[in-house]
Amino acid sequence: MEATEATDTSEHVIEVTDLRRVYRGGFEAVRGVTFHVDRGEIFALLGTNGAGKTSTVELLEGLAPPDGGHVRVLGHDPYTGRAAVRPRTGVMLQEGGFPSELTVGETARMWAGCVSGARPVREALALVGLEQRTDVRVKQLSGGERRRLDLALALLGEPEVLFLDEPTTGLDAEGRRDTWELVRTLRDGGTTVLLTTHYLEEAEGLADRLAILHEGRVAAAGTPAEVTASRPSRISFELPTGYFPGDLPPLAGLGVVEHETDGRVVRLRTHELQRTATELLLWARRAGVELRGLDVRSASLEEAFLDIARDASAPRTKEYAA
Ligand SMILES: Nc1ncnc2c1ncn2[C@@H]1O[C@H](COP(=O)(O)OP(=O)(O)OP(=O)(O)O)[C@@H](O)[C@H]1O
Repeated sequence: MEATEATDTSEHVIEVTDLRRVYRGGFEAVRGVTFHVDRGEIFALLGTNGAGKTSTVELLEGLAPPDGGHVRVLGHDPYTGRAAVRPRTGVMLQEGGFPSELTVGETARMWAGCVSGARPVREALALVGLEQRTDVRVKQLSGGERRRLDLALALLGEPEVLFLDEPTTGLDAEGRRDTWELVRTLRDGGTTVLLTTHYLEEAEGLADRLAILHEGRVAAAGTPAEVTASRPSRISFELPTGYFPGDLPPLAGLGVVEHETDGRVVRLRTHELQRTATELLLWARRAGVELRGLDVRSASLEEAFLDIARDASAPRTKEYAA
C-alpha cells in the first residue's frame, strides 16, 4: 500500500507519532516521541547524552523499524518504503567511516556513483569549502575537514530532506559558522533539514523549531523563543551594605518563583521580569540604596536545557518495556 499512502503534497515532510524504540534486552530508548517538520524548515533535536536523539534519527533514516508508533518521511514509511525515500534524502552520520587511503575526490566520485542524478563532485566539495583538498587522502584530513566531507557526500544527491547528526562537532568557530550559513542557504532553497546537536547556540541561531529530548521523551518543543519563554528569567544583585535578605520586599509578591542568597549576592528567578525588576528598583530608590552588580537576563535556551538536564540527573532506574 506504500504508493497510495505517500502524500508528497503534505507540508509535513517528516511526521513522527508516538514513536518507540526498544533495544535487545528490553531497554526503551525512545518512549512515545511525537513531532513534525514542515517543508523548508530547519528542525533541531537536542538532548543530554543518551536522551534518544540518534535512536530517533536512525528510525527516520529507515535504518530500523520502530517498535511502536509510526514515522513518515516525504509521505512514506522510511523502512518499508526505503527505495522511494532514500534517493530524496541526504544523510550525514556521526561517523562517516570512509576508506582512509582514498583521496577526497576519489571518495566523492565513488559516492556519486551510488547516487542517481548526483550533482558534480566539484560543486559538492566547493559547497563545503573542500575544493582545494581534492587530491588529499582522507586520512590526512583534520577532524573538521572530515565532517565537511561527510556533509559534501550528503549533499551529492541534491536531497529534499537532509539528516545531519551533529554536523559541526569538531569544527572550529569559522567552520561552524560556514556550515550554518550553508544549512540556511539550503533551507532557503527549500531543503528540509533535521539536525541533532549538542551546541545550544547552534540550535538557537539555526533552528526554526526544536525539540529537547529527555530520557526518550520530548521534554520541550517549539520555536527557540517559545521554549525559552516557558522558563523563568534571572535577576541577581548584591545586598546593599547593612541590609539583610529579610529587608527586601516580600519576594513572592514581586512574582519571584525561586530565590537564594550566596554570601551578599541575591539570585531570583521570575516569570514576570519587568514587574519584578521594576519593583526592586523602586524599593532601592525608596531606600536610597544602590543594587550593585545588578544583572537582569531573560531565560536562554541553555537555561531551558540545563533545567531539563538537572531533572535528568535525579537518580532513576532505567525503564524497560514490558
Ligand atoms: N544498540 C543498542 N543497544 C542497547 N542500547 C542502546 C543501543 N544504542 C543506544 N542504546 C541506548 O539507548 C539510549 C539512547 O541512545 P542514543 O544514542 O539514541 O542517545 P543520544 O541522545 O543520541 O546520545 P548522544 O548525545 O550521546 O549521542 C542510551 O541509553 C543508549 O545507551
